[in-house]
Amino acid sequence: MDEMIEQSYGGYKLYIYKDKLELSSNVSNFIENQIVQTLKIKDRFQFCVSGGSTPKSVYQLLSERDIEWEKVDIFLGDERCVDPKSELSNSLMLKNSLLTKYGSKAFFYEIFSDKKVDDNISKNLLISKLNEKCNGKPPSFDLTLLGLGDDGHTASLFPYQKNNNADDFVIFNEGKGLKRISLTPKVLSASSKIIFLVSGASKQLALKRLLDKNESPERTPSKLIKSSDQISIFCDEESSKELSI
Ligand SMILES: O=C(O)[C@H](O)[C@@H](O)[C@H](O)[C@H](O)COP(=O)(O)O
Repeated sequence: MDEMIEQSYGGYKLYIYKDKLELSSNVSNFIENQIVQTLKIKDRFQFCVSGGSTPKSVYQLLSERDIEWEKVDIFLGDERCVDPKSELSNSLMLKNSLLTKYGSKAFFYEIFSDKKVDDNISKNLLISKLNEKCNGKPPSFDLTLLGLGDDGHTASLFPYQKNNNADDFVIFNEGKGLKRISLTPKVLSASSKIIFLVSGASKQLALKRLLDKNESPERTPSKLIKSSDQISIFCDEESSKELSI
């Protein structure tokens, strides 16, 4: 077992690994184990994944695991409204990482495929696919993997955006110069298990704010994600340096 620090902060459980390599390897083991164990009691596994750059190595490692990927349904928690072939597309990032090797057997719902449709159609198609694949109302994933932006955003829930907490399953938002589509806290929080993956010095302040019980969810929208279970935060030492441990 690698060296790791484990600490509880209210509704969060923090796991701190030495560096990004150890973080990625342990998180991929954790996810593999969740899939394997859940498929012993359920026919399919619904997995909500984050975009961004941090999870790419986790996705590459996972794609090499010979597990029952044909029983896994993958959804993105958010997507940038860009051409599906653009290097900014989260779907393209997944197609080049998680959805390769063994992972290519998984079902993946691509929000923006090649054909152009309007926003309402994209939104309604996503909601009907969520309702078809996931149990519950709101639809519930077995596992949701979230990223944390240096400004405290998660999925595409950006600071001070008024519709972050809309009473809906899917919203459109603006963030970091791009239009985006995102699942809402209502859906993300309904997940059976929620984990954040955080790495690097640029995330120090955002991580500190996420764990601060007095921090406002308007400034740090990642705080809008709640769970009856503890939310796990997997991070590296670099990103945890602002925390008093
Ligand atoms: O589409 C996106 O940008 C995301 O899904 C976003 O919420 C991401 O997870 C964070 O911005 C962290 O991104 P990095 O891993 O690139 O820092």
